[in-house]
Amino acid sequence: MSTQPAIALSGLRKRFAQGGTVALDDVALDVAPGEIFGIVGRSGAGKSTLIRCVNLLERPDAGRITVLGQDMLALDEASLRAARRRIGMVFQHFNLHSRRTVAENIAFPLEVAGIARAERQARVAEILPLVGLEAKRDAYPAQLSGGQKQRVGIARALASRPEILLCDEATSALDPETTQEILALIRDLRARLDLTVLLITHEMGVVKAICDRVAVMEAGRVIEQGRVFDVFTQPAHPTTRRFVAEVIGHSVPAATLARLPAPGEGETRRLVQVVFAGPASTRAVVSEASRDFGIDINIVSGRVDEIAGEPFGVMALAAYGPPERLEAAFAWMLGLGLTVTELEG
Ligand SMILES: Nc1ncnc2c1ncn2[C@@H]1O[C@H](COP(=O)(O)OP(=O)(O)OP(=O)(O)O)[C@@H](O)[C@H]1O
Repeated sequence: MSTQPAIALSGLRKRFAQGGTVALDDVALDVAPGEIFGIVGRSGAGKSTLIRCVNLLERPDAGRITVLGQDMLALDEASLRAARRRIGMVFQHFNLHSRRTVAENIAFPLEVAGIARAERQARVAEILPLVGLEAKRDAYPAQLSGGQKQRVGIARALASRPEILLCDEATSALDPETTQEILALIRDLRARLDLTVLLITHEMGVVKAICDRVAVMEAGRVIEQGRVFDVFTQPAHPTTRRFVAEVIGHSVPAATLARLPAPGEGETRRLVQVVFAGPASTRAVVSEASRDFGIDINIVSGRVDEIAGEPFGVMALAAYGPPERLEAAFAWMLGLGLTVTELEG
């Protein structure tokens, strides 16, 4: 793998209108060749603006954008058109021409680029099987399911044989099952075509399913970034913790909480989520803590999950004992590299 990033962004700033919202506030990130990099954030965080800066659909007020070694902001019109052919883009609402067939939709960007008919047909024939749409070649968008429409959107993005694929909420209009199919397709295409993928999403589930690394955005800034496994098992920022909780979280149901024993005389009860990952994941943490700190631990719930084949455990624990012993036990767990998050109070 080359050490030069496929996409390198630095110091990106964008404000819409004088005195208006700051959509990007000093954003920097690098995407390595061949990786699937996710940008996650709530609505208005700046994700769309950021991804649209990569192919200059949006121009930043300041910063640097280097794509496949080219300084995008220094290109003249013709070079920019050529650079954009190396960057495919997939949209949330597919953006298909309703009066064009599947094959014609896929060929459309090639037509715009002035590529001859025979070559266009050859490319369409090459791409259709990659996205599993040979049988739908002559169908119109209205005859397709949402998942099939997005397959056309992906095929169209691949028509110019790009090295980079930008996905702008590509699965947000799809049901959960179709979302998984499309994500699997993107992962498969990345491997087959040696693509680098940058995607934006508001769903941490999408990140968990296919991304290698992730950046979390809030109010125009990247507040945290790293390997997906690390961000899921050791989220540092409160916003990231909330995102992660949507996927692996343990909000303990009120009825379960109500059934938990009340703390005894001189004791308190602390309800925490512990994420086990890395070297400490095989230690008998619950029994060690209970024995060495003289506290009682009630396992409220627990499960093992994995990201890209790396396992981790998530447990909700109700711990009972004198406050200072509980504090010491949690500090010991943190010291082992476990992530301990308070679930109530
Ligand atoms: N063309 C525009 N004109 C004015 N303001 C804009 C424009 N595009 C985006 N904004 C503003 O910039 C901020 C970031 O928007 P952006 O669309 O990048 O966020 P997002 O994270 O992609 O959210 P969403 O998922 O809702 O699109 C928001 O406050 C938005 O209102």
